Amino acid sequence: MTKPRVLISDKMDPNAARIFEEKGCDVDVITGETPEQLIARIGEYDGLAIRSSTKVTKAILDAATNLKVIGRAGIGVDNVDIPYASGKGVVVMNTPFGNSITTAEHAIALMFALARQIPEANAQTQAGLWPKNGFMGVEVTGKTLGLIGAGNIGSIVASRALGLKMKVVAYDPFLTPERAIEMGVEKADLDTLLAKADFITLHTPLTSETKNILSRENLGKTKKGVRIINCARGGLIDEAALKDLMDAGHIAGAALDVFETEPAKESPLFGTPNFICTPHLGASTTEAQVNVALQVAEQMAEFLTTGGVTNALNMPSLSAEEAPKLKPYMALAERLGSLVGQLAHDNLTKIAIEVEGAAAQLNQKPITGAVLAGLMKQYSQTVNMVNAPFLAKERGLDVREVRHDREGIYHTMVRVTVGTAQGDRSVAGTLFGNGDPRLVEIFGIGIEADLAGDMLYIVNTDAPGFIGSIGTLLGKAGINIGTFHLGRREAGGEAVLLLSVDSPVTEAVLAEARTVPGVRTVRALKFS
Ligand SMILES: NC(=O)C1=CN([C@@H]2O[C@H](COP(=O)(O)OP(=O)(O)OC[C@H]3O[C@@H](n4cnc5c(N)ncnc54)[C@H](O)[C@@H]3O)[C@@H](O)[C@H]2O)C=CC1
Ligand SMILES: O=C(O)CCC(=O)C(=O)O
Repeated sequence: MTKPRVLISDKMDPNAARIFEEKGCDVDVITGETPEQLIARIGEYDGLAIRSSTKVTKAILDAATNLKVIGRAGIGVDNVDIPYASGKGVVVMNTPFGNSITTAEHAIALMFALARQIPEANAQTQAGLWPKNGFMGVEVTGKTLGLIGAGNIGSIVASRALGLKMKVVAYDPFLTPERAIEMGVEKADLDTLLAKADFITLHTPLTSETKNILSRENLGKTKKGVRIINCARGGLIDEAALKDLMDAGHIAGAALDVFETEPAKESPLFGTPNFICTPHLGASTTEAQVNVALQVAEQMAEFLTTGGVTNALNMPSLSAEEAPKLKPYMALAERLGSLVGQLAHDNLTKIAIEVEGAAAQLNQKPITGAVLAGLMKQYSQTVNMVNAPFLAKERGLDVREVRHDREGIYHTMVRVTVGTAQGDRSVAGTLFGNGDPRLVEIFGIGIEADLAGDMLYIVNTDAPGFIGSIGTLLGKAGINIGTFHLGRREAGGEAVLLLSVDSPVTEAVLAEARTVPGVRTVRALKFS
């Protein structure tokens, strides 16, 4: 049997190559190539091991005719086009915990560097200036740290900050009150955090919801003299606004490990007093790099040589026997979870996953895992079926599995009900004979729809002419409708419109749709 071939295309601890070889793979380490060079080479490989420099684009995936697995030695996978990789049947794995402590420590290091202006004091001292009176720092003891994102890294930062006798205020829509108490932090909304924090540190993935979370407007809501740290992803902060507010003296300091454009070889922020930065070094310690290199190589080699799947972001972990039966259910479950996650995600306290008919004869755990992964994908890049139940538990989400013996109107059905501040909200779906997943009910309204790609969700008051108005509005915006699904509680009552569209619905179109008479709710949805 020919050995699987793996390419390591980013600088990685040598342990990775050693493990690949020990586990029966041929490995090449070729770093620093241009995209064109990688495109020319990638067709030879079964596996691609990367960190953050290699951008796995559609063009690279198109050229990767043998590729079976991409392994990210690290957490963030925003440099991989996961939907496209999934479409090509390429498994994408990461190492969700290997560099968390190291990155949290970098955030704390930057916080101290800001509080005591260490980089500038060091530079001036070594320049022979002995600037004893030029620097007046601040203590962190007793200060409030605003934590945006309280996942793996955020919670480690919180524990370190509490050890430094700081108060920690956390904003994370997925943080339950119970988990906040367990972490010893105060759960707050974003505005409260912005108003209270002396230091703000970001630990979210970059998603459509977190992009620009520290926008010009939000930066303007911060306390005068705030110091800001970003060791998560560029794009979370409006860099131009940060510069303006630092120049205006409102923001006392900022430390960025990550930039909107990387490598950041120039930036208006460079040279700004009390601005410090590092070149995406959050994960750069010997310990973290050994951890992630060993883990990624173990996982990828196992997949390539035995088919075992660990920490995949786009594929469930399954035994060979269960896989074919459960596969269509996973797709259905993931989409139902994603739907409730997109429509009813704030302050979720509980979730129930019910199966009936043919679904009740199967192992329910993978179905539950897929629902939770779909739900939490709105908040975390690293969630997958394997770690979703664990993360849900850690965050205090009460997960209930119910198996009904009764026969319902569908031969098989999965129902997902979440507890929200507005009460319980439930969606349900079935499988067609060919295994295609279908939504059959949304928040108590019967509807039949395929959940795929870009969609538009509208709740309205049922009235003649409404559908025409929405069709015209989308047509004017050049958005082509793929499929059209309708449901209503009763004639003239609450109705739901679910459209699949050939291009994403822009904010401007959503805003215009909200002005159409009879509209109650409008949301753009996205499914993988
Ligand atoms: N600078 C570096 O070298 C490194 C950066 N990172 C980055 O750090 C980030 C966090 O990583 P982890 O803690 O492991 O991820 P995680 O998935 O454990 O935690 C992310 C947290 O963000 C929260 N979140 C999602 N949307 C939010 C929103 N709109 N507002 C507030 N919170 C929101 C989630 O609920 C979750 O608790 C990722 O972007 C990762 O790529 C990770 C390692 C190294
Ligand atoms: O590999 C690196 O140095 C970057 C790590 C990172 O950003 C991540 O794991 O998300």
